[in-house]
Amino acid sequence: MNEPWSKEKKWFLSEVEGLLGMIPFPMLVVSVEGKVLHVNSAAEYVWNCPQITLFQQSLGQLVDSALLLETVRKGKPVRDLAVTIVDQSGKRLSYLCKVHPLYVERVAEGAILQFAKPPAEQEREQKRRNATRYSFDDIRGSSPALLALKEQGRKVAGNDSTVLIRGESGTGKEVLAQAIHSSSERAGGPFIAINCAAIPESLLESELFGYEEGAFTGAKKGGKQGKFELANEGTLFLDEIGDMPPFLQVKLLRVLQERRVERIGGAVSIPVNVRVIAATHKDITEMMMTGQFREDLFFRLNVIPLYVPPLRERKEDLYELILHYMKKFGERFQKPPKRLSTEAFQCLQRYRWPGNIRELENIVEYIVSLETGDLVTVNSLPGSVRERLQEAVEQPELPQQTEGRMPGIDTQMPLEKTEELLIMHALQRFGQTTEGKKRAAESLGISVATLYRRLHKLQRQQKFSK
Ligand SMILES: Nc1ncnc2c1ncn2[C@@H]1O[C@H](COP(=O)(O)OP(=O)(O)OP(=O)(O)O)[C@@H](O)[C@H]1O
Repeated sequence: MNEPWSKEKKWFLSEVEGLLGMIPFPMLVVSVEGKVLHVNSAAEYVWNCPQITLFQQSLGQLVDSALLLETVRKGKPVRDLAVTIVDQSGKRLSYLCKVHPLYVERVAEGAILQFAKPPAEQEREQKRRNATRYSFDDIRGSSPALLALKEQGRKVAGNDSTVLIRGESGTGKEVLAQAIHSSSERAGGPFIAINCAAIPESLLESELFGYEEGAFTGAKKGGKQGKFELANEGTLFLDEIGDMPPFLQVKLLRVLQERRVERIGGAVSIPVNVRVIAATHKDITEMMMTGQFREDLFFRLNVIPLYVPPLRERKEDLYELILHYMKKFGERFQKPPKRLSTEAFQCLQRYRWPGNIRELENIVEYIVSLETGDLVTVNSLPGSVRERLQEAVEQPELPQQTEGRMPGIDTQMPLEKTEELLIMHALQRFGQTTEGKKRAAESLGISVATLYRRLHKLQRQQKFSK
């Protein structure tokens, strides 16, 4: 029968576990047979599974290295043994292992194993995480609008003011933010981006401001740095700022004013030297007027406003961008260069590009990967583009219809009446569902919030029923 554990042994064990937990490197304690006896929490992240699962596995299952097993069995101390870690999903990762043998009465009984990433890998990962990929030279296009924007961007890069970039999705707002960072005095520092719309509200706070150990259930041992701290001496890019929930807007404003952050559950405020560049595709002025975005925060962010126009308003850039992406994907897929037929180019020029440059990039990738000939014709274009062109021919865009040709509108009519008719026409065309109203607002060139305000006004005047 097993002896009950003495108090000393229990104390000793909890001390070992405590010490292991404080070490940021992944650690395993194994027996000479390769049985896993202890695991620290850093190991969970590397093997991508909970400690309890790691206990049930043998060293041979976790690390693909016969030499490591042999070293443990012989009780040999080793530094920097190159091994391959196999994580829960079967992914193989290169690590260096330090083996510290454990002897009891001169007999090797097991070993402590400490794993670390090879230095070059660590450096590469750090660079990958923080590096910018774009400079102003990578921003393609020579339309007057884009050239003016690049000129403004270059000037802005020279000072340290907060920038607010507006523009539709896929127009290149992040590319511009990266270019500003790369040309600024902070270029040697990190560029940290966070998309406020992509992270659940509950996590966004800790992602931005970090947390201290024990701040909430599930908080990592040792706490975590937030993006503000990570961007210290560099630039923090707050993408989709219009999606930031109101309670975080208050907190963000405070950090921007005081230039200090307080981690969740923390008692000290940490000074941060960060330039903030924010971006949004939403009509943030409208959001401010309708109370969805704090006015004080808006003015704090909007020190230097920049606007990236949609691709349909700078079609002069189209040809250069197509050539750029044809070259890029041609090289990637190792395909010979292709030519673009005049008709295909005219089609692409007529297209409205709702997804902007991101969509253009995807379409060129599609063409280059699927077209086997060396000439890109209209038939090489994706069905979605051809269908939308067809739609555009059948249902010309509203602005073209408004020039005296739309039923019920004459050019002598008062502005208010014209507006009312345009709104009703758009709603008849797109329907009164939420999606219909969204498309109606888009076709009228106004935001959804403006459309709703106009509708409320018409309802008050009883000119329009819900
Ligand atoms: N002028 C440009 N020249 C070359 N590539 C560009 C240019 N502008 C944008 N791109 C490319 O288009 C894609 C979308 O750009 P980016 O992510 O900067 O857009 P965004 O406006 O920030 O989009 P979102 O609002 O959806 O975050 C990227 O792959 C980027 O490389």
